[in-house]
Amino acid sequence: MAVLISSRVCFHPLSGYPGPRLWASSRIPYRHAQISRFYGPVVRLAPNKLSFATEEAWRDIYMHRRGHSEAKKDTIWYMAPEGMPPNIVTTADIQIRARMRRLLSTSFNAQSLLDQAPVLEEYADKVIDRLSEIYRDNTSQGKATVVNMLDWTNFYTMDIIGDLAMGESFHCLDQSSYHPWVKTLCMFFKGIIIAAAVRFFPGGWLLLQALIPKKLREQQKQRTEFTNAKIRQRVELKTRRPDFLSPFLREMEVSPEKMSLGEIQSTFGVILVAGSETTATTLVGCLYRLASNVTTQEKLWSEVQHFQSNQAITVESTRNLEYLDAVLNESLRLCYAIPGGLPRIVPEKGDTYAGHFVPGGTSISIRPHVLIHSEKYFKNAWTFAPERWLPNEKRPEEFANDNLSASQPFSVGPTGCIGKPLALAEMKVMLAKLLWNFRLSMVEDKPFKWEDLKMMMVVEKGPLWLALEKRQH
Ligand code: HEM
Repeated sequence: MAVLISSRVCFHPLSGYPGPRLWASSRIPYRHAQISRFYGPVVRLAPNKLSFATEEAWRDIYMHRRGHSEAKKDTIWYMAPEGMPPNIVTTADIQIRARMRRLLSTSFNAQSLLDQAPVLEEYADKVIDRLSEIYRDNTSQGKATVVNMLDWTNFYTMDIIGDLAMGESFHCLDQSSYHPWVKTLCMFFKGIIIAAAVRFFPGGWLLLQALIPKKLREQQKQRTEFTNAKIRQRVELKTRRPDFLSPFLREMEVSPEKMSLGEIQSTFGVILVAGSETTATTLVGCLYRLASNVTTQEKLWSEVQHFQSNQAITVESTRNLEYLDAVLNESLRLCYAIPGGLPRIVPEKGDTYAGHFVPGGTSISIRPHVLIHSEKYFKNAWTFAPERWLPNEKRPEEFANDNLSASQPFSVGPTGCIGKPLALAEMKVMLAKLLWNFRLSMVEDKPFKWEDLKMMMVVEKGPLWLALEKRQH
């Protein structure tokens, strides 16, 4: 054991990189919020793992670079659900990913977004209708309206993704309650993290099988079975409006050797999560910031108050609202939806990243949490300041030197988020309608602090109780 530890610390090809010795020698789980203050922007987090907190690392690690091979996804972390083939997110095979992205890309082009706009508006209106009903009921009883906005953002994003991806919503908004599939989402991520972590230890997988509570395994299995059954149902329904699945089903019909039902089920299992959890996190983060910053909220209100009616607030009419864009960008920066880093494996011969040579086989990633809180890139980095995102001529002097491209919540390059335009449209229309209809404030005896939330791969969100007050027009 002593030999193994000293060889990892002193003689390993990464031994020249700074980082805590304990981490360099072992796989002991760690928290890394403060480490860059001591070790600088490139830190050795584990025997075979480096983490970067520099803006140029986004390009070097995740984008195409002429004359360089791609650093592929680290398959320890990117794992398809048990018994399922790889999917668009988990595959490390560039050809498979390209094929899946091609099929998905038709659902995210400008024309598709135009077609999807009425769906987004319909669900945003449903949120407003439900909240207005609660407001009316409560005020008629002389009570204040306090609602858990975590629920409403989850309902909104889940219903939309169900509808757009597979032609049927989860009906969370109709029933004002969670669908069982949505309830187990948090367990799903915990399962991925535990499963990845134990793979670093010999015999870990067997141990995991023995240790995971039966109930959790049952829930994971039921999730997969539910998604698979939904897709089988959808395959049988031939005539319906196009959804994300349509191009995949056509491909399966025309070239079954290129696309199997298993691949489709695995891919859509992950799309339902990728397309909802992240958007809900950002919305919760944004609502929390708005409710805690009265001045920002009132500035945003003055931008949306010119709309003549709730119906006039559409995907198109909210596309170019400068201050709304700034609020959203700042929320995306401070409330990162995937804070855990996106690990990649350095190609066999090694390569240079942000000016540092890294040997082949090393797992590398960006540490967004450190990057977005770095004063090198953002003045008063911990402060919620949408003004830093305004166009140059309107940006306050103090933020003139901010390097905004250090914040890449959708990642970049060939594995970057394909759903970004949809996510932005979905969030903007919902936020504008909400602000047009209600004034939001925090509730004293139901505190919420973003910094207190647990963050592993994703953010484990707690209830966000806000007081709503109807705005007068
Ligand atoms: C605020 C909302 C969102 C954020 C912050 C976000 C962020 C990200 C990030 C960081 C990645 C890269 C993951 C990685 O490299 O492992 C990603 C990938 C992906 N996202 Fe999003 N996302 C959002 C919304 C959406 C939506 C609405 C969809 C719609 C279906 C979507 C679909 C996907 C897919 C399919 C991928 C995998 C792309 C690939 O690996 O080729 N995302 N997203």
